Amino acid sequence: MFDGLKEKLGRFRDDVEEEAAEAEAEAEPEEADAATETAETEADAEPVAESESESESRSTTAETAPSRDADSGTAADAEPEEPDRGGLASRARRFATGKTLITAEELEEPLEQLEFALLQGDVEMSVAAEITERLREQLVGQERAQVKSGAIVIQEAIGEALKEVISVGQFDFEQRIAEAEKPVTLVFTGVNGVGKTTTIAKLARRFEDQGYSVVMANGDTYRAGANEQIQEHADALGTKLISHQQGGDPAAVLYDAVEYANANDVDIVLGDTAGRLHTAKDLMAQLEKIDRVVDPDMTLFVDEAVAGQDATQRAKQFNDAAEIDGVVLTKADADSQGGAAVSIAHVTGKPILFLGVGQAYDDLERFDPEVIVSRLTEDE
Ligand SMILES: Nc1nc2c(ncn2[C@@H]2O[C@H](COP(=O)(O)OP(=O)(O)OP(=O)(O)O)[C@@H](O)[C@H]2O)c(=O)[nH]1
Repeated sequence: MFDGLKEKLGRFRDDVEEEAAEAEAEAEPEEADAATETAETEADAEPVAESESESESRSTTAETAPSRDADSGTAADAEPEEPDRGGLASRARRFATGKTLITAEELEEPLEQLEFALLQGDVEMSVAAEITERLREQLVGQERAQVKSGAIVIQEAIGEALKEVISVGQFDFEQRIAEAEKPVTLVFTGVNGVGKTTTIAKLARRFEDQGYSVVMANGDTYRAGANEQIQEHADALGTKLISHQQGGDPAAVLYDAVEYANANDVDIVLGDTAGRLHTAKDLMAQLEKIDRVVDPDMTLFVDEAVAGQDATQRAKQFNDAAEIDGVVLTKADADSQGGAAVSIAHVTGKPILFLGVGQAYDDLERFDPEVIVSRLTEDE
């Protein structure tokens, strides 16, 4: 999941490290030159003294050490390594202990490349800009704790920047369900074919595992075969389903489901709706009617992570048309880029609550920004 995104963030970290090390190398030539000069002076000064002593020693060691170069540059050849090695080592040490400050100039190219890579990975433009801006703010010229290596500082900055954008609007879903008056009614919206029905079935399983009782309602009265499809899930899960004939009123189906829940002490109503509505006006009219008739506790928008930029735009359109409370992103298991996962909350102001991570009923994960960020930034 999101491997492509992880790789891009890792590449940014490496680029910044490299830039910082290069800049450090350029900043140090005086130190290195001074050391080289000293070494050269020593080397220049030595030949005379050495040639005497060497000629002496050569007379005794020539046979045993024939490879030792008799030329007066011997000492100088050996010496120049010293200042260079010292320069590199101290550079490495300074960066590794976090003493190196990264300048805006050094960050510019890695940031540009990261922004481009994020856009290519379907991260929405304003979100890519927000991430790079946050990284710039956090990394440029910051005083760093000296115990932290440069790499860790960059990794933490990436984590912070990501967390800021993906945590927008997060709330404690479980607590809200627990505290809400029963039955709790959740309505699901979104275009067809993205896994809405499967998601409702997965949530039914999850709630039942948590000890709640559930009734499902098929408000997708528009699509032929929708009843049969959701019925299959209801049968597999052993969950009650309320449905009407095709062409019926979705609000009436949901009303019946809430009535059923009230009469049978059922805790949670999960209502599907038809997503294939041609205009925002239709969508709003449908959801407004549902609002009036059953007053749902939450309306959740479902889309597929693999749709990337399209999923982000649809989430925005649905939220503009009829306010949503949160998002479920399906097929995250098949999504390498993570563009929608990173962008949706920031663009809509509504949190991603769950990720669909496979086709089985248990393949539903709570969207936890902390967990997502550590997956994306930490080395395996
Ligand atoms: N890999 C993967 N497949 C999923 C996930 N969620 C749903 N699917 C699959 O996506 C396909 C479509 O899902 P459905 O729930 O049938 O969606 P739909 O009925 O076409 O459309 P909706 O009207 O949105 O319900 C099915 O084959 C599901 O198994 C997921 O999280 N990961």
